[in-house]
Amino acid sequence: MSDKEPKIQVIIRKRPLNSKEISKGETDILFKTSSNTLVVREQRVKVDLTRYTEEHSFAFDAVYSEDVNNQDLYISAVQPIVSAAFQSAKVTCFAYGQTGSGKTYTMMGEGQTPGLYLLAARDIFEYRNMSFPSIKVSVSFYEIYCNKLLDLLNDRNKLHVREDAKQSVNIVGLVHRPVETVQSLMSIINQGIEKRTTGQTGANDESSRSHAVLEISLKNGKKTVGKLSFIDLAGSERGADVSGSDSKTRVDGAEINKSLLALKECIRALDQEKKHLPFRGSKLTLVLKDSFIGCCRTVMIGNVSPGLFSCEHTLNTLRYSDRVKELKKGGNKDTSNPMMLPRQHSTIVKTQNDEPTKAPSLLYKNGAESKLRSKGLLSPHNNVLTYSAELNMANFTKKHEALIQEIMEKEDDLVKTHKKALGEMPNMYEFEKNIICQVMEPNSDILHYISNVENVINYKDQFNLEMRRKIESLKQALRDEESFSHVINAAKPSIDVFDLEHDDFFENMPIY
Ligand SMILES: Nc1ncnc2c1ncn2[C@@H]1O[C@H](COP(=O)(O)OP(=O)(O)OP(=O)(O)O)[C@@H](O)[C@H]1O
Repeated sequence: MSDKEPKIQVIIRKRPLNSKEISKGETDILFKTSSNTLVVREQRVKVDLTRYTEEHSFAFDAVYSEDVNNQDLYISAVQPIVSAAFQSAKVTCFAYGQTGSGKTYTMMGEGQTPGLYLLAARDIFEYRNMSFPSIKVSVSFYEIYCNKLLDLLNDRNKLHVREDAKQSVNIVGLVHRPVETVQSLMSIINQGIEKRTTGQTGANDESSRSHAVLEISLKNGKKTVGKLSFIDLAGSERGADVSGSDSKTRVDGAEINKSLLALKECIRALDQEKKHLPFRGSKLTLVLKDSFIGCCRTVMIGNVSPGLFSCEHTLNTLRYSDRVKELKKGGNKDTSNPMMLPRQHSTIVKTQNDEPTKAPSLLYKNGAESKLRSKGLLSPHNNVLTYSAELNMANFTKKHEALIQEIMEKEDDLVKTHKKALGEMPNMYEFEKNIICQVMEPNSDILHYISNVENVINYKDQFNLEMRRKIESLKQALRDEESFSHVINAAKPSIDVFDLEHDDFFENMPIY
């Protein structure tokens, strides 16, 4: 394995239009223009209702169109790095993208179509049997759901992450199953997949809200000689979902957003060979720390849906992947939230009859432009939100993220306290039973009994008080989060076509 080989490869995979999309009359808006470029034709409408097409062109290491099957994608993008795992590399393959864009299809396959798990498994055992017979293969499979680690090979048992004195990250209690054949590996993976958390979204009923991490370790004796990780990430649009009606969905969404941001930062840092990796930014990157240091090979697959209705999410996936990739060319202004402040790549604007026209930087409805301008929130030179408005929004989003972190910590703490009390209950029960038995004895000491009962009551009062305080504090944090999310929801459609239905948005927004 040469040092000249790129550590990171960012590739894009477009899936075909499905029958549901075809029956709805959806058109394909993605065009592969060369082996590594993809053009998105976004349909837009101006204030005067003229329709025009905006073309966004992106370049990656490779672009795979809808006619490329899993096998071909595997051979060209993943197989080269699978062999590196036998030369001590940490090999990682991510599938990123919107719900329903083909992440699971790529990783797991479907029906008779094998996915990357199976294709890699075949090669792993072939290499092992041919050239490295002493190497033992083992597998672990877990998911990160709502910031919790759950073991998919052990009934979704909750796992804990610890960093030891040598700063190695360990997942305490994670089951590692030794495997000897491709079939046994696949049967274990299938068991894990059945346990995986799925949820409901508008886009795909089976959509996943969790990151699934499959790790295949290669060991010689006790020494790990190589590791392959396949990560089927949660639907990326869930990270931008701050509009869910319940706070659990929002907290969940914010956590996904945080982990995807941290992942992008870690891959960038890895690519730039930075000494400090921001892997503590999320649980996902923390558990993958090992995969970001030393000898690593990473493939990021950005999965995209071709349909018109998926345009916004497709652009977000391409922009995210582009940020990971573009930094390889050196230097980039980062924005704090890839979901909310998208950066244009290369744009050509065409009218419907393909006549080039001037691109409006932003479109505003119902006199919103003058309202914004009068508030000093719109640049006097063009229709771009002023720096202070963007900065305020970015600060606000940061506060929201901190609040969500606080909610998760409070939730954990409350459950921990409750569990501790439950653990003490059997002793308490025995104690109370004893003092009742004693007081029923002839000539019992009633004062002694009273004192014991008082101790029990005091203990329970203290516990109830502590629980009540924790519950109140968590409820307050949830209420605060609700208010934050209202303000963010009001701002959500604002970055592109600014509909100032919520024109009191910036007025209500706290200044930090
Ligand atoms: N390359 C492809 N060729 C043919 N069909 C595909 C392809 N990619 C995806 N599909 C189909 O699209 C649908 C959605 O794909 P998939 O379940 O893999 O999406 P996903 O991104 O994993 O979504 P989720 O986040 O919900 O897990 C599936 O029915 C799958 O069969």
